[in-house]
Amino acid sequence: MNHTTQEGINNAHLWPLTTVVDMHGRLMIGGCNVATLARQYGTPLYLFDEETIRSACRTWRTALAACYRGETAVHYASKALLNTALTHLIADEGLGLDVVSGGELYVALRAGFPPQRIHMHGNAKTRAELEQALASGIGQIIVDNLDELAMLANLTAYRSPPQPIALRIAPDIVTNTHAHIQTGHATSKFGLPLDALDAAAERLRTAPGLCLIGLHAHLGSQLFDLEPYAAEIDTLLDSASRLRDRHGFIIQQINIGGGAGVPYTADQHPFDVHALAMRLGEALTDECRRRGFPLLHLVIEPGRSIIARAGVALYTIIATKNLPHMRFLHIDGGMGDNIRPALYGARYSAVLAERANAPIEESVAITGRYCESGDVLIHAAPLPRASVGDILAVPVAGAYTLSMASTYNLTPRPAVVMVNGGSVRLIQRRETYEDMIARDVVSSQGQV
Ligand SMILES: Cc1ncc(COP(=O)(O)O)c(C=O)c1O
Ligand SMILES: N[C@@H](CCCC[NH3+])C(=O)O
Repeated sequence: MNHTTQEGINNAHLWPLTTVVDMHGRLMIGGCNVATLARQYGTPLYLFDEETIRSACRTWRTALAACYRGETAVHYASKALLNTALTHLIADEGLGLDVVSGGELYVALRAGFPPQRIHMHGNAKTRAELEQALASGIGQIIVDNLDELAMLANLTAYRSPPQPIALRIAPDIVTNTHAHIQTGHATSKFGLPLDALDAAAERLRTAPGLCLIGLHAHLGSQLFDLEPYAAEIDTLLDSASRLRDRHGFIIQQINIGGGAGVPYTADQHPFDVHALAMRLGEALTDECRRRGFPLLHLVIEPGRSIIARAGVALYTIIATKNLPHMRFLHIDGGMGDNIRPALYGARYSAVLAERANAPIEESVAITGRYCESGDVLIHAAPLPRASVGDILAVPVAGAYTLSMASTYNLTPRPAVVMVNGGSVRLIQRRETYEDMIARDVVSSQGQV
């Protein structure tokens, strides 16, 4: 295609890297006509652009390696989204994986992800999940609290070689984000309070099956400010010094969690991954020198910033409702596939997939199909005049949408496709009604 037959999309920073609009106004991603895919696979459909995912992985890896002279690793936080195809892609890009449940671990292992590159999180890991993690040869278990530490010490009493672990601390740092996704404050449910570190060290002294190699903290999600990360490194290094000086433990690795924000709407700016890497590299180098450590291994766990921009949600406009000063466009998805607006007041934007750059004619409410008045995907979306049957495309839909999806109202979850270089592949089929009753048990008494 030459330059006279396509143009860039408005607000390109919200869309996958390969997004263009063809001479007929049609949205094209990964060389594919988005509306055609929506009609072919049905809607709601989640479309992912492979190039955008790979590029985000590479940006993180190269930025970190360029800005810090010690060892670095990027672990994708799979709670943002995980499926088999994505696991393969993350493995191929050389990232590690952060899992937070037996389910995420299962999917990763079934997809062949190297267990050594997996870290397991969670504030309420069950005994079964810990046993699953230990049996799989997972690289690291990130211990969240003293009860988990005690259980793990018991489970590994005769283990050789010992299981590598890290301790997650609550660093007592407040961040500027939605209260539901703040995690670094002193009263967070996550992580050891700083004054519990000594008790953890005491417990570890009699845990021969465990080997403490790292310290972890995670401040929260959708963060844009870099300074809290520098404060976090200071607190982590302070804790590492305390473990060394009081208890003789030598920490080798500092894991600063995830949290890098992404823009969801035109008024928000892209996060500068390189600037964060520079700030982290500088802070960690200084703190290691100041406290007499060699350059410790630096790990970071981005989730949203790897996958959010690569994903676009596609819906069909099913019906409209017109009031004197208000117009609703009812779509065939909503809070079942994207709970974020209802849960966090998250804001999104949308375009019509076949009139992508057309002039704006009205402001409409994009309303979901679920039986909740709060099921409003976008309260005021500026759009060209839209009608029943039009395909609506919502960008920045890759993170914490499908991974938090439900079958509320017994509505099947969407299909997922991956596009790349003009071709498309189905990576997760649409859920069926049969899938939804697959777990139902009918006793002989109950049979009709
Ligand atoms: C421990 C941990 N690491 C990483 C992440 C990923 O965060 P984000 O998707 O904001 O990068 C989370 C989620 O907030 C988390 O809880
Ligand atoms: N689910 C949240 C992010 C939570 C991150 C996990 N600790 C969101 O959609 O923004």
